[in-house]
Amino acid sequence: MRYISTRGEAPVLSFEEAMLTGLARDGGLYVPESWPTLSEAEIADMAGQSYEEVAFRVMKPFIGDAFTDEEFRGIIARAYQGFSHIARVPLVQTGANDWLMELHHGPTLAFKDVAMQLIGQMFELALKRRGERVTIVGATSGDTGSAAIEAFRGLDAVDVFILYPHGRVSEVQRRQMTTPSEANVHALAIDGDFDTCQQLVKDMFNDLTFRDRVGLAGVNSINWARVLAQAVYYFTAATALGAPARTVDFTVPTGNFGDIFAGYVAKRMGLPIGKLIIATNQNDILHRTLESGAHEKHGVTPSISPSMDIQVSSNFERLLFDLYDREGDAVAQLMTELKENGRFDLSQGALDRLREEFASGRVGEDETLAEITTMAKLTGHILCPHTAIGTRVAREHLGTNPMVTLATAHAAKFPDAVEAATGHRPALPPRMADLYDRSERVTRLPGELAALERHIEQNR
Ligand SMILES: Cc1ncc(COP(=O)(O)O)c(C=O)c1O
Ligand SMILES: N[C@@H](CCOP(=O)(O)O)C(=O)O
Repeated sequence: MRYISTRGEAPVLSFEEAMLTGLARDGGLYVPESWPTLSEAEIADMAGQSYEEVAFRVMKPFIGDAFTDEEFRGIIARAYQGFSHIARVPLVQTGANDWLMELHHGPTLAFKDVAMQLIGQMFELALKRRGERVTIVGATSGDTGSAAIEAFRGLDAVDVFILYPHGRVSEVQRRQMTTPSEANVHALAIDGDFDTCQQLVKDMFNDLTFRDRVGLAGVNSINWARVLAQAVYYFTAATALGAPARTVDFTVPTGNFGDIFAGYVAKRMGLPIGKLIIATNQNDILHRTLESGAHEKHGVTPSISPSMDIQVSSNFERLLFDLYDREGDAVAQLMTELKENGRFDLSQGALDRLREEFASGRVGEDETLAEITTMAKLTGHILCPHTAIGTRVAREHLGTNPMVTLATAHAAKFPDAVEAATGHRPALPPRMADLYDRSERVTRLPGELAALERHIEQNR
């Protein structure tokens, strides 16, 4: 399998190269040259298999000869051994035909661990074999950062710098990033919002001299391997609910469009997914795009679901590539319009295709709190605010297919919102019960590229 850029100008790469490269050198995102498909029989045979086995079967067609089968099985086994649930991503029933897929049983209590734990293992093996060192720089609205730090802390071949928006992540998220004491971990509090942090990361990748000098690598969902690892759980959930004989719908709390794009990948591979439903908070660029066809940035408004406080949804570019018949020029043109004018309009053909595959909903702050309260009363499940946005939107789209909502984080990461909704403060799991007592280490920086590059060069 070879990987091409959504903007059509960057070198074509192998899986390992695309993984270690992150952003393409033309500013685009890497995608597979074509979508591999699995037969109905292959999908049916996944029911009842372990998460690790399904992960191997789903990802194998994408990784080529990057790892031997034995190496790849070892990577997968090590990635998920630290998850606190034997099913890794268990399904729990919350209604007659609706389900939650709990993605928060990894070490940092959010769905990011599912991919990041795997990528940590893949980077370690690939870098060891190549005898290389890299500088990972990531942007986070709270969860990617802690998952990346957890996956890469203490590794000799990696320095990891995480940019988070100062004052805009929850205290638990911040402490997960600022309390690890390993010398290769660098938490950076940036003056700005998540979009500022993500733009800085992209600007660093587009500064080719800096990029090559520090050996820049990225573990945001700009990295194809992240999206691929997240496609796996759509297969485990759908086959548990009767796929391929039954079609299953998914509702996904969405910000950077990575998690839901992973569902789109699963569908392209042959998994019978009906609708993929985008659930957004008040930062609703994707919902507005589906409604009107205009993709238009507004400023980011802080919310009680801070991880989704995003207006530039990076992975939407990967979908645009397919919506525009994989023409890199067309995607590059739209991205230039977005950068220069803060908006672009989808063609009617692209909008029709978007609406064939996706639906959407937006949930405001009060409704989010009310949904946490309702779900606690009706089902006994205490949801994080992001997941509550998902269940609320899912309810509006219930049909005859089973509906799975992705539970993207543990309620204890967002205790203030959960306490406001339920009157109870959710406790952290015992293994991180002392999080509030650990000392923090963080550097505050302005949202300026030059200052950031200087800091990284001096501290890696
Ligand atoms: C808890 C949580 N839910 C949902 C999302 C949205 O996921 P995505 O950015 O892949 O759309 C994020 C991060 O983006 C998150 O951290
Ligand atoms: N919500 C994310 C934002 C970054 O998303 P990513 O999937 O592109 O890494 C976060 O928690 O940081």
